[in-house]
Amino acid sequence: MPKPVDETSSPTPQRRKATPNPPFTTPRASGELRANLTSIRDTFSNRHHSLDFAYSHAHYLRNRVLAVGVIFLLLSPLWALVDAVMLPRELLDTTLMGRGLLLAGLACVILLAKLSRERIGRIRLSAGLLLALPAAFYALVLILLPDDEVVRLAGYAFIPFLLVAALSIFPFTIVESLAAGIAMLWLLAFAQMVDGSWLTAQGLEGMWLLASLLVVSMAANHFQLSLLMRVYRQATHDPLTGLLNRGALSLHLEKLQAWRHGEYSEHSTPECAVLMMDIDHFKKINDTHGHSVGDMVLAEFARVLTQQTRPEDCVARYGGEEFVVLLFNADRARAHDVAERIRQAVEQHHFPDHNHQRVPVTTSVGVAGLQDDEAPQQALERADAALYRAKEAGRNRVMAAG
Ligand SMILES: Nc1nc2c(ncn2[C@@H]2O[C@H](COP(=O)(O)OP(=O)(O)OP(=O)(O)O)[C@@H](O)[C@H]2O)c(=O)[nH]1
Repeated sequence: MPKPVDETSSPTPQRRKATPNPPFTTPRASGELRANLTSIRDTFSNRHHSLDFAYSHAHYLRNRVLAVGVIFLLLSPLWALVDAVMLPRELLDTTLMGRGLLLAGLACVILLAKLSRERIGRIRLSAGLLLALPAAFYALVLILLPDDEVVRLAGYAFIPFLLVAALSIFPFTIVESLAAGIAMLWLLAFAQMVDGSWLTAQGLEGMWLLASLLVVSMAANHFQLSLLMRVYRQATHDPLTGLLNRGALSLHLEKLQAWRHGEYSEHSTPECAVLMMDIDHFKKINDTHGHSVGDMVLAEFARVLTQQTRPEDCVARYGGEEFVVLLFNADRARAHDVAERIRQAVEQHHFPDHNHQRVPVTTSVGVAGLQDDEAPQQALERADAALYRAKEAGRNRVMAAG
């Protein structure tokens, strides 16, 4: 059934601008994570990632940045001891100056990551800087030291290799790793030009080694990100219907609460509403047609809900045959219209049994508009009470919460 394109389901661009969507919703239209979780498309770039997954991904990335940042911060002064043994006084001063800048930069990166809990862009920036700073330090030392003294540096030539290997620690997309790897190849080429090994057999061997390491790191990124997506999906989605599960819904309600308190942006938040719905006499469907047909009805019901709501709305299986829809940019009247549209769509939908015969299905819906001083969880409870009244009143109807 095609998705209706009325005012409620398809807000105009102007309205989108005036009333921004919550920054944590899961756009379903992309089909992300729905098809093949381990596909290259999902790990190649983050274009197809839902915003919801992007937050989980950024959280994971931030933890890695903090851990690796601290390791770099501790290792760098230790390395100064090697310099002290290997380098004459005047060269040591040059590297110590660069190392001081590196330490200050690393401390800033750690601070940036620490202060960027829900800021995806800033977390990505801190990850990029974490790799760029040691590379810049190496380039700076190469520029500052006289060419004939460069050979006296111990351990510095490993920096591009170390950084490319470090790419595999982070859940980067393949594109991100490739960009960082190409930058490291440039750095190695520059170092080889300075030390005179550029286009020699030894230089080409180094390039080949770095390129091979980059391919291994990108493969590690792919598997790491695939695993992360799989775990994310298992933890947040209901396997039967593909909708968000109850735990993920609770998280969305918490984020909605934080969003309304201005935690994500300074924009005033638009009106939101909660729909709670339950398939009528579902036990009878199970008893008459069998549990497997009951499962098919649940999956098909989820499909109807998805079709009748916008990608940015949050649709969840609350448990058993109960479902919840969080509507954004919807006041009470509009939420009531959406609920009525869902009720009618369910009533008219062809739910097939194993013989393709129609299983009659209806639903009761409770609607609650989120009030200014109300926690989303309270609105959910009011929607539940309204649903109960809809059942009492004879089912297959929409009831608004008081
Ligand atoms: N097939 C299937 N059945 C389920 C699933 N989860 C819960 N159920 C069944 O859903 C039925 C819910 O029954 P009730 O709570 O009595 O509700 P109802 O029959 O829909 O009656 P009303 O809600 O009052 O209209 C129970 O028989 C559960 O076993 C599931 O994942 N698959």
